[in-house]
Amino acid sequence: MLSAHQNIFLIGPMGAGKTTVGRLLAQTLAKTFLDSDREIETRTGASIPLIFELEGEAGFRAREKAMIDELTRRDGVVLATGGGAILDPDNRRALAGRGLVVYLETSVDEQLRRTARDENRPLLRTADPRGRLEELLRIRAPLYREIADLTVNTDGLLGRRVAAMIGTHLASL
Ligand SMILES: Nc1ncnc2c1ncn2[C@@H]1O[C@H](COP(=O)(O)OP(=O)(O)OP(=O)(O)O)[C@@H](O)[C@H]1O
Ligand SMILES: O=C(O)C1=C[C@@H](O)[C@@H](O)[C@H](O)C1
Ligand SMILES: [Mg+2]
Repeated sequence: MLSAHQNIFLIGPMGAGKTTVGRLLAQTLAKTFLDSDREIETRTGASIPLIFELEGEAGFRAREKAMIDELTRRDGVVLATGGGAILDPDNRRALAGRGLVVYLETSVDEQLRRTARDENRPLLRTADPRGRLEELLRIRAPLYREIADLTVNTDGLLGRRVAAMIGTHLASL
């Protein structure tokens, strides 16, 4: 049985549905929903693309690291992380040690479909988004797998269905 204090951390690539599924799952479990990307934007008053422009990816990663450390210390939350949060070993330790980690696995085809109309992801502002997503996944998939307690393939599934599948799994613990 899942305790009220248990944290759920969603990891996975851009377009995996961490934000979408996280919000639904938090409702189902009556937990607080947090999103590290959104929290960074709210506190800085700047969009992620603007942060990348002004401070580079390194600047964004430093902000993300401080945010992951802070948010994973909370209690009873569903936290949607940024797609690259798992790159940092301290972030991986914080996520693995302070909650149950759910990896939303998604094919590059599906990621492309889901992110096509969205300009908010600086790493996809390239002539070859497919190549970029493939390269990111090659580097990151082992890191997602390394800390995942549960992996859900989201291809062809509505966010609602993914949230329900995770809820069912958690109820069986
Ligand atoms: N299971 C799903 N089926 C269909 N569309 C989805 C699904 N999950 C998310 N989407 C859509 O895909 C887009 C991206 O989803 P979302 O923002 O939740 O991804 P994310 O994992 O949080 O990405 P990021 O790492 O960039 O924050 C949204 O427009 C959302 O409505
Ligand atoms: O995959 C990534 O590295 C990113 C994913 C988004 O969630 C944001 O954190 C940002 O656009 C970088
Ligand atoms: Mg998100």
